[in-house]
Amino acid sequence: MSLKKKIIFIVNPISGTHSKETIPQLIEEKIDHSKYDYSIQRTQYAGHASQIAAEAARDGVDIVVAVGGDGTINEIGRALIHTRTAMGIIPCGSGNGLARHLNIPMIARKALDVINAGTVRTIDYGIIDGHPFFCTCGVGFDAFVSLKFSDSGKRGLLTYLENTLHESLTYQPETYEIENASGTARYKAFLIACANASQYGNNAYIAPQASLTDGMMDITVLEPFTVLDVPALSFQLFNRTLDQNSRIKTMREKKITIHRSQEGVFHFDGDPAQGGKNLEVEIIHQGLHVVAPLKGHNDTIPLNVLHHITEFIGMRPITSTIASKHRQLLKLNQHILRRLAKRG
Ligand SMILES: Nc1ncnc2c1ncn2[C@@H]1O[C@H](COP(=O)(O)OP(=O)(O)OP(=O)(O)O)[C@@H](O)[C@H]1O
Repeated sequence: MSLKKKIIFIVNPISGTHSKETIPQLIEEKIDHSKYDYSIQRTQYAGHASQIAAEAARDGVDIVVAVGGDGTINEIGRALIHTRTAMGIIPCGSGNGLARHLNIPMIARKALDVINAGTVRTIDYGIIDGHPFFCTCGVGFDAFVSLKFSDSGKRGLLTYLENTLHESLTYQPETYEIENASGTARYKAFLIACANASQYGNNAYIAPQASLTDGMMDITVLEPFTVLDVPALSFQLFNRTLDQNSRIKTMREKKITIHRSQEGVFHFDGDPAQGGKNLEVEIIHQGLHVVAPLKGHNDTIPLNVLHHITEFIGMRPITSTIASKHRQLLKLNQHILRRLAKRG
């Protein structure tokens, strides 16, 4: 009997913006053949990754690797929760929130080194209205955006950011009640994000203090804001300091119910779904094994904000003095605000 571990790579060919054509060759070159017997499958349709992963878990496969973004991870992760099969990640999505939190390198070759090292950690996951999530879920503006852009195809990240900011200036906040074990609090909110991982992806830290292993979800309520708040909010979103903004309320809970005045959309890991007026959200402690470096993102020193933003909009980090970085950030904010004003 072979002592090698069985590993299946599930490639989502439509995730992210880069071709996945070279992935099989890279795996053949890089994988530790003395440790793993591997196979590769490409998904044919949405939902296929979940089916392949569920079958792999039933067959006792050791590791199923998601070659895609957070949507692919969600499909695979939900099939592997509470099984002995671990999930690996080669980040190939547009946002890659979970991989970034887990400190998995964004370069496929380096992500394969992590798989070869084979360190397994156990993380929490969440459930909103029966849908498992691994990064974030929520209601309000981010759910609205996930619905609006769900079938808009691939577009440049700057255009996406610009469209999102533009929509944000006309979006009407709703009133929600958040119920926990000790009572109910009412908020007028632009969005409510329930976070297992700290970021949406692209290093946009919606819940900077969130941990994947504490058995709790970090809830971020963004209250109504004006155009003048946008520069500070966007700076703090990328600088992992959003929780310091006066428009933000945070709490940490194991289970909540969100009550809203009407049924509508919510999102789980960026995918939209329709739900009722009352949405139960809860965190399940230690439900998924993942192959990842021992230190996650919340154990590391924050990168500077410009690094995050330049990565988000697809430019190379600007290496210059701190003063000039701040000037550039100010310029970026002014540029976005000017373009938004023109469109408004
Ligand atoms: N062969 C396929 N054809 C069409 N859709 C697919 C196929 N395989 C997977 N999908 C769907 O593609 C969606 C997008 O994939 P994924 O989220 O991994 O990429 P992304 O959106 O680029 O990345 P991120 O979520 O990190 O921003 C997933 O929700 C998945 O259900």
